[in-house]
Amino acid sequence: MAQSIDVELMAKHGYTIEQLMELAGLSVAASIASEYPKGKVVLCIGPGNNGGDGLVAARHLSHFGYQPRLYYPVQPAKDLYRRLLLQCQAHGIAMVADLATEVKACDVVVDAIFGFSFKGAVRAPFDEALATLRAVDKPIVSVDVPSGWDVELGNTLGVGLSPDMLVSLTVPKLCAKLFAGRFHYLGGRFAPPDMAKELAIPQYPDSSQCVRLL
Ligand SMILES: NC(=O)C1=CN([C@@H]2O[C@H](COP(=O)(O)OP(=O)(O)OC[C@H]3O[C@@H](n4cnc5c(N)ncnc54)[C@H](OP(=O)(O)O)[C@@H]3O)[C@@H](O)[C@H]2O)[C@H](O)CC1
Ligand SMILES: [K+]
Repeated sequence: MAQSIDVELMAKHGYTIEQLMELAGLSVAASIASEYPKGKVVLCIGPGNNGGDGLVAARHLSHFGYQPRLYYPVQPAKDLYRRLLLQCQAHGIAMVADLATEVKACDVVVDAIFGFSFKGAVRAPFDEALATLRAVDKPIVSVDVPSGWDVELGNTLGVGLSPDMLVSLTVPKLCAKLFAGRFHYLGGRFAPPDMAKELAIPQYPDSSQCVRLL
């Protein structure tokens, strides 16, 4: 379902993954700016497109006056991610290695580790990262799907995160019904009118890149 929307946007409506990721990441940064004061943000970046959204969000957060830092333990050699990382570095966004120490000193944590393609038992080094984040007392903002959750069934493995904010992209995934945090936002404002109608996507206010659902 979630994957088929992306395929339709790209194959049928002419979008590129770069465009979707840019708008997705911008909407994550805009959602954060709607609820959390400017401060230190640690963004945990996974190896797929959910991580790509996080790299984009980091850059926009820096433009918005936040102090982002990246925990990015597995960096695939894909050109798109390499270029997004270069852009972050050009913005002076530091990389951090010790997640447990970093989260103690930050105000908000962004979970851009896994999205809708997560499956099976969590493999290293993300098993340890999720354990660290489960124990953290800072608000966590999850991008699209809380990491460790099945996209439809939720935290069935018991290793998933409990975010304070969830930013669903395009449409909330089925697991969003089980979200128990304070803020549920929708972002990724890219569906053309017919698709928006078919998917019952809520109206975004004016020029906003995000809309609060809960
Ligand atoms: N229109 C939209 O909604 C858009 C959404 N976007 C974002 O893209 C993600 C989905 O991205 P995708 O690349 O398909 O997958 P993920 O980022 O969720 O994860 C895949 C990577 O994670 C690894 N993986 C999977 N399961 C595990 C596990 N149990 N342990 C460790 N690692 C795991 C996987 O590795 P493989 O070796 O299995 O391939 C991948 O490396 C979506 O949720 C949105 O956030 C886009 O930005 C476009 C617009
Ligand atoms: K996530």
